[in-house]
Amino acid sequence: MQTSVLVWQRQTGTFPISAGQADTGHHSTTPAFSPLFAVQRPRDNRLTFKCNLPGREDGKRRAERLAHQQKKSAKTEIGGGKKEKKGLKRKEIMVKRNLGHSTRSICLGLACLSLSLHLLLAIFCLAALQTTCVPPTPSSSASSPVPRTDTLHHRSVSHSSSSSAASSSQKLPTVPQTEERKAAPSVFDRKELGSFSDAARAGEPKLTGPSKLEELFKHPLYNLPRPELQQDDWLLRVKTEEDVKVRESQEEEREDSNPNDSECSLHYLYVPSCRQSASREEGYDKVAWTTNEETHPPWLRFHLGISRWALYDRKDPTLTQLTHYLATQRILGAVQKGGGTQLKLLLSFPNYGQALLKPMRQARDAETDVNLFYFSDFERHNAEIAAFHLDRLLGFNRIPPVVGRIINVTTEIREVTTDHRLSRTFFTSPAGNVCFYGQCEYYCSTENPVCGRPHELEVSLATMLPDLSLAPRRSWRSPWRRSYSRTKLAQWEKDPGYCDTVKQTPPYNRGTRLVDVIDMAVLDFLMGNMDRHHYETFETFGNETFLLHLDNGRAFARHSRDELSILAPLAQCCRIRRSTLLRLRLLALPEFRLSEVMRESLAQDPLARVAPLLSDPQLAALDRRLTAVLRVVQECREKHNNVVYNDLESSDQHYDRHPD
Ligand SMILES: Nc1ncnc2c1ncn2[C@@H]1O[C@H](COP(=O)(O)OP(=O)(O)OP(=O)(O)O)[C@@H](O)[C@H]1O
Ligand SMILES: [Mn+2]
Repeated sequence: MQTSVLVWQRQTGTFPISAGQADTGHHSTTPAFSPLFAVQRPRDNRLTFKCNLPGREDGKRRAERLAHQQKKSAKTEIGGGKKEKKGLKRKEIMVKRNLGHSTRSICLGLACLSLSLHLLLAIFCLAALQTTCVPPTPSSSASSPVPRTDTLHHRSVSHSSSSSAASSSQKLPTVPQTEERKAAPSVFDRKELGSFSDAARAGEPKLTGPSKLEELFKHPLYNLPRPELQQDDWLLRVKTEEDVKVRESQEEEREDSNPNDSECSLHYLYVPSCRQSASREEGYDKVAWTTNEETHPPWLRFHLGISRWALYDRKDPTLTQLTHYLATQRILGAVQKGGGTQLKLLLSFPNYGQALLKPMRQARDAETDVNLFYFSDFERHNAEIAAFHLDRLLGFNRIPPVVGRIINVTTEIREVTTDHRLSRTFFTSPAGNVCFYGQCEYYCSTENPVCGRPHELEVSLATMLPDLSLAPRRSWRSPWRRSYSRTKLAQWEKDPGYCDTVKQTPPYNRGTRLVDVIDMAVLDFLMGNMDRHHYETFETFGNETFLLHLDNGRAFARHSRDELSILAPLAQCCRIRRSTLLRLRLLALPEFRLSEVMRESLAQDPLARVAPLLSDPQLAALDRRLTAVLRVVQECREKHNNVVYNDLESSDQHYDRHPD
């Protein structure tokens, strides 16, 4: 057996070999490039490929062997009569001559054969190497319908390490950066003009012009001075060791049976002295945070940043870190979340963060059947994501951060869940996809499964608000709630003077509650959400606080129709916050344009790599609906005084000089 050896110098980073094959150390026995065997020499970093050619001899040797055999056979024939000796000698010379001739030609032929075989083999090896080892090109991975989660994860992690500190307040961090983007200057550094929309449409946010989003967020309307916050304007605060000691001694004085336990059961995640008990739970990280803010995980910093007036400050780097956290953290547990009508899961992360998961159930831009009631429609994961971005663009900051992620339903739900009601609904579909349906009121049945491809599933993950035991919330029935009946109309649909009644009814008769509901109606109209039956507030802030815009899963369901009835609170009350109106006007200007800043904002989500989170018709609907809102305001102003509620009195004088 003869072995020929082909050696290539391995050029780190450019030689097309995947890590698992090239970096396994020396003497890999896996015939990865069969019939070649890759052997890495540990010292000189050269990869050697040995081609094994069983049962072959080289031409020279074969010729020698043949000559030897013929010589031998000729010798055995000699030994007859003397007469024959002369003739035989002549024959021998001839044979020798012939042998010499044939040996030379055989040798030559075999040498040629061997050479061409080697050449063929070398060509074959190169071809095999190329097909086996060439990594997928960016375009091929981008066109894949569902990219691998681990790829996203890996890229996100590497991105965050370089960007977390320097992250821009406008940028959400979770965009897994492509190699091109990493090498290029920041999206927001580019000054040259050009069209952004085409690149974003392809899911790869390659910006060629200045960032409209950045410009928008630089505008004074997005940088209004925050009212000075008093201690009771914060939803939560970290209890210091001192606080806990004081509390404990008070409780001991009252001879409470177990003060430590009661304290820890309520506040265990926030109270440093209770950290030990919390970290006992299986699979969770040992809690290492202190009263020092820098030690807090992003979800805790988000909780501690919730104030009376907004869920977050757009410029706080925590927001960036939080969305990155949700998109990349290891999923430790998944259980069904109660409340509401459709399937949703509560995910847990190792450092006690939690997220609300809503799965993808239909194509992002699939229009809901016109004959289906809004309350029967599937919830949409992209609607939850897009609603968060839209709310932020309107300057409200009233939706908990939501991010898209691709999860593995087998390893990240089925294998980690302790919820038997959920786990027993898993099955493999005839197409070989892993599906589940859970238990809930709507669409939790075999006929409506949520399926991976075969394991991978797009989902939205919303940051969970602080536990209700820490921060109780009050749920308010919306005065403009739909009837949720197939036959009856709601009062507001029948009574033109409905708002007058509402205006006299607490809490709408004072403070900002009415304009808060109108803000919410504007948001809902823009995204076509007809399902705002309730809204919530944090109880501790009483009536003087912002409204939480939770549950936006039924938005963005129809782009070809504008549901003007959603604007009823604005049209009937003819009242709007001045800051909201001014921002809406700004977003209608060609310099910004709602659809374009929305496209840019959504391109920051990891799922934008798979496909745009909103389609062009959905984005175009935003601009169209924005014009409709401004038209309704204009009509109001033609008929009424006092349409604009001036919430900017204490702000920039510029706005006082230009009231509307
Ligand atoms: N980010 C969040 N953090 C904490 N609680 C939340 C969050 N989002 C929603 N919830 C709570 O979970 C409940 C159910 O959520 P959601 O309304 O999204 O479910 P749903 O199935 O869409 O409801 P419905 O069918 O009524 O529309 C909400 O009423 C709210 O109290
Ligand atoms: Mn809902």
